Amino acid sequence: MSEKPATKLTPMMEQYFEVKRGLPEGTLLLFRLGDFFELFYEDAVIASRLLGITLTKRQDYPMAGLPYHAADNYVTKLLAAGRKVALCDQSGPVKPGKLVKRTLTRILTPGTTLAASQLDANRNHYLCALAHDKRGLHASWLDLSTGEFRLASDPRIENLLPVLTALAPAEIVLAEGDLEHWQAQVAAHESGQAELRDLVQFCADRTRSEVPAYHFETAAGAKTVMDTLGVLNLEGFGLAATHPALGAAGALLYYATENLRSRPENLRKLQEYRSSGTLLLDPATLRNLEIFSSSRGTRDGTLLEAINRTRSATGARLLERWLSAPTLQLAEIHRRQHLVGELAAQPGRLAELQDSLSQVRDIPRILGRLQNRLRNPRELAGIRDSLAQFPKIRADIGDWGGQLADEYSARIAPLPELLDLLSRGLADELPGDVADGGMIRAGHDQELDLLRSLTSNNKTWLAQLEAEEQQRTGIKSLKVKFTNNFGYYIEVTKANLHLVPENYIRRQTTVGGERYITEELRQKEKEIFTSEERAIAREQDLFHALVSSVLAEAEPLASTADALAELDVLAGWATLAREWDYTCPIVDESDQLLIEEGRHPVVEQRLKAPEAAATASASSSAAFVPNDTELASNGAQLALITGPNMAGKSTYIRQVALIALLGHIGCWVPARSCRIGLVDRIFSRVGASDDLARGNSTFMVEMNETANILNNATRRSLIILDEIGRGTSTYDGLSIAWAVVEHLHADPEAGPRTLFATHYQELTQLEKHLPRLRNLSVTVKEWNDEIVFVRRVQPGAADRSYGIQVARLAGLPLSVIERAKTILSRLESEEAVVALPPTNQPAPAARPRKKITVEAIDDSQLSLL
Ligand SMILES: Nc1ncnc2c1ncn2[C@@H]1O[C@H](COP(=O)(O)OP(=O)(O)OP(=O)(O)O)[C@@H](O)[C@H]1O
Repeated sequence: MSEKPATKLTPMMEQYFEVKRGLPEGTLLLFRLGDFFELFYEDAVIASRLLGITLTKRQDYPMAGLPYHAADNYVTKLLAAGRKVALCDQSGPVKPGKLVKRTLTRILTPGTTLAASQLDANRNHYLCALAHDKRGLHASWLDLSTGEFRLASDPRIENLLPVLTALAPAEIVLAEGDLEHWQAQVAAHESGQAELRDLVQFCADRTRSEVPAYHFETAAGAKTVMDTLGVLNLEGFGLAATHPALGAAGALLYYATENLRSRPENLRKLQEYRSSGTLLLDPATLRNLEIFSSSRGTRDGTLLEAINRTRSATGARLLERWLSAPTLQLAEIHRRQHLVGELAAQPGRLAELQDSLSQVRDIPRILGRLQNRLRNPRELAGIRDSLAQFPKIRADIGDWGGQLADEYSARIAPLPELLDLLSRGLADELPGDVADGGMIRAGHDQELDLLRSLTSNNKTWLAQLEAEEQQRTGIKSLKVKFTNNFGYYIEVTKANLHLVPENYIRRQTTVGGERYITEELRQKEKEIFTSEERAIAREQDLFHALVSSVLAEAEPLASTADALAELDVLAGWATLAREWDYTCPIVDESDQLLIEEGRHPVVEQRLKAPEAAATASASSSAAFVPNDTELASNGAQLALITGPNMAGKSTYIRQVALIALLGHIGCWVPARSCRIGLVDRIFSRVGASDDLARGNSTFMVEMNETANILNNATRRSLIILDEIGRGTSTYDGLSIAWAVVEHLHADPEAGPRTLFATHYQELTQLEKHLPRLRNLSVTVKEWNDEIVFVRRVQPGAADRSYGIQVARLAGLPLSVIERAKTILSRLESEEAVVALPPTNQPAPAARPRKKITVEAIDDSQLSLL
């Protein structure tokens, strides 16, 4: 791109191409020219299209510019469009006729940006490197804005991909050619291609960057990691120097360093993530259960939103992390549950604590920016204002007593000296840019105060000069003025030129008059400039000293921020528990899942929302109807749920999965009582989801997801299946659903806890033959050929499906409803023939409904007659 033209270039364009040559392909170069960032050649064409800015021509090549002060907004848009942007700034003084020195200051990519305006405060922002070899999938991920840095390796892609999907990285780093290689393997149907296909899909959806493969070597990676973290070995992090994901970690650091144009300075540790310690939620389940994103692609209507009562950005991000990797460590689950209980027990104090937490600013991200050379005076004030809250929060927690006081008092460092320094040093009103000056408080530094008083005294002197000169010359309209180009001067209008005294030296003629200077004025101007320049320089030194004092305490600040983020999440859950009457579940090693009066956390809140209550109709009453659940892998393992359309089957099975999930993050749950035996993985196959863009039909997606479940579920898993087999003909679908139920029940002792919602009434007969299968149905009341939804789940199979009644509620024309009833009664009788109305064209022959009965051959094998 941007081919260098054959004609001779100006020195500035030579400079441009010099920088451009060193950039990774596809990077848009923003080149500073005075008050603008300019783009040239193809970059200009792309930017004008993406940003809607005007495309102009300079000599014979395209050019587009954007104002320097608004650059942030434009860069945000380019990153959102998946582009990489290099900033080349002026780094030397501007002198007429001389080429200004320019330096590449940083390369911004979707995964390496740090500016607050380019980050969602409530979301983590990951850059992730991936490698795959015979030993499995290796990954490392990094949130540069907060310094969180992890690595993981797993022999099976499917064990690691779920958590990576939940992290939703903004950008992926791969070794050159890897993706094409994987794609070729998938296309060639090599062994393991099903897993690889998921990996390819995961990568294909995201902004990717490639680096030479040698950056992914383990030994080199280990060295890069140690150099960046400033450690001599990796033992302190519990990592062997041969950990297979160190290559990915090294490649990630190499890439980040390249883009920041210097080493990331805010990384302190590298933590290993192990999928064996986590409840895994595969990508289909994340989507189906609407954990982070609703079916409409919004945050509204998600589990995350429903349980988020955090008051700070750090808390919101921690909640997202906990939810993306629910833990299987009972001790940790119990710890969180207990703390929620302590917090919920004192509502008055809880509200106060949350108030204080809401005033704590985003310390990890502020530190990240300060450490990586993005220094904004207002952010330093963010540290000051946060520090002001620390002592109060610490005292409140101390008074609280219990485990809260034991654990958290010690984790909050009050840092009174730093607070005092920042309070004395920083002004109340702060500029957004260090270059603007004015950030240091008067009285903080004698020298600065003196320089400032010189400047302001001089300015008073100038005002006096104007008055004196007006009097001396008799020119009433005489003015002492200042412009950037010209400095200070005396302006006299044309009509008064004859009154100008001798000592005035003429400098410039303007339309309305003349501009003069005097020796005295020149002298004063020098004094003013010097004192102003010295004041700014002094102020910048003082500011950087304050930054250094903050960075010297980066460690205690960061660990306090971690503790406060936890408190924020837990306090939020305590509020949630009080608001919605949640209960503390017993989470243990049993194989049970017992829920008394469970509710769907999202639907329940939606039904109570004012707009829902206002539109509540007969079919959706405003109050959520709670329901019980009883599952155990060696007892009631498989619940088959039948019931009319719209009765609440899907809601019920999802609510069970969501309650189980909440139990594993330590949150209380919407139920009267609850016991959850640890779940290693939640699987789901819910509703129809088209994947047409990737060439998969609805049925294919459904079967892929079902295959994944049957191949990977263990006795510890929880499975929810909603109407599998619907995407094909009735008998094919029924047969598949049937075989799936049998498979899940095949182990004679125990199997994955399963909820299976279906319209195939025929399956309910299986209860007689599969000892761990239980029929449940969602009841409705029938009244005058109409149905009323009661939303109660009860033992036993549903007798019929009421599809036609529901169709009527949906507003199908009455003639169609009546006709459907006639056809149904014929189909349900033994008669095979459905009479067609005389005017109609011949229609396909309706097939009679086969009577299906079940006969047992042995325990689990059934035959269809
Ligand atoms: N326990 C409940 N209390 C109150 N309202 C509920 C309850 N369960 C479900 N609903 C409401 O009923 C509507 C239909 O529920 P759902 O989609 O679960 O039915 P379904 O039986 O799966 O229907 P279909 O078979 O047509 O897919 C939902 O929009 C939900 O708001």
